[in-house]
Amino acid sequence: MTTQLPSPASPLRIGTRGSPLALAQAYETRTRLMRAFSLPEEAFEIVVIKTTGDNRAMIDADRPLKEIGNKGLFTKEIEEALTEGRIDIAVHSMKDMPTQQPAGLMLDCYLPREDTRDAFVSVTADSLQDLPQGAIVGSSSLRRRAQLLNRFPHLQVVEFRGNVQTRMKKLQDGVAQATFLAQAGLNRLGMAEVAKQAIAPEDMLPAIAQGAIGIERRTDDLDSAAMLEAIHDGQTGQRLAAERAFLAALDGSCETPIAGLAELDGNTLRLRGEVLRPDGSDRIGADRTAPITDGVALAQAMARDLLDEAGPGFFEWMWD
Ligand SMILES: NCc1[nH]cc(CCC(=O)O)c1CC(=O)O
Repeated sequence: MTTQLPSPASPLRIGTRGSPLALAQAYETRTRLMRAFSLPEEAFEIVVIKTTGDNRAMIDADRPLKEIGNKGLFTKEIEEALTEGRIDIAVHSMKDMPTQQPAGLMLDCYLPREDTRDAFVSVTADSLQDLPQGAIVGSSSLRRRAQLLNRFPHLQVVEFRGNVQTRMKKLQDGVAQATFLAQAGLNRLGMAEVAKQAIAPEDMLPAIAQGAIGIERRTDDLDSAAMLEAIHDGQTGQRLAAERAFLAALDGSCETPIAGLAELDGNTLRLRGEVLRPDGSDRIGADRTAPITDGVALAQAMARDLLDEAGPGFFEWMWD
């Protein structure tokens, strides 16, 4: 089979959200494809798609995102464009992707993963450990809020949203003494220096798939499949397969306090995972290793054991 390569006359249409981070991720994808196939920039077209999430988040700027919508809030319109053939591939933050794709679409291309850690951002403190008794920290992430309340109960957590600039302004104004962002996003935006500290996973286990970019395509589009295969990072794929199997087995989404991180060491995969109550009052976690080839089975077994340990009731809030 010969792959039909895109050209300036027939460019590959790359669908993305319009946020600065989403665009940076789309440009990175384009650059990798240009290098892999010696193609000019004009062989690609970046197609910005506005999602329900973007619209609602703008209108209801002060409402917690979890009240605005759930799974697929930021991906529905992009996946519709892909299904309808208005774009050829779609670039996503894997952290925001449901574990199942709509019929006819698939995700099997991951770029090399960025830093997986959460970043500590503050104008008054150098690290999470430095925050004084009663300090107010801002986060809109259910996971980060639950983890902070669980591990650092002397802190107070308030709702906090907006882009990096908005959040920095809020910190300057004293609304909170610290906030948290994915280090990967800061790095990709060239804003790594905004972080005072990259938080160790022992203190804040990251979200499933944090720091990973995935590229979605139509299952039957074999030209795109062949192109994406050339830029796929196998190790990121193995790590995400385990993390997403863990998430899928817990029936969770990015809206629930679930954290997980898979790391590779030679032929061994280490998976750490945890579930929390939203108020941080309870945490159930595990840390296990297995041969990489058993990563998905390990993740499924770990999720089952955590569910057993949690017992009925622990997850009721999930379906609120
Ligand atoms: N939920 C929003 C989101 N989705 C992906 C990232 C950052 C980039 C990444 O983790 O790949 C962010 C922002 C954040 O958590 O700071």
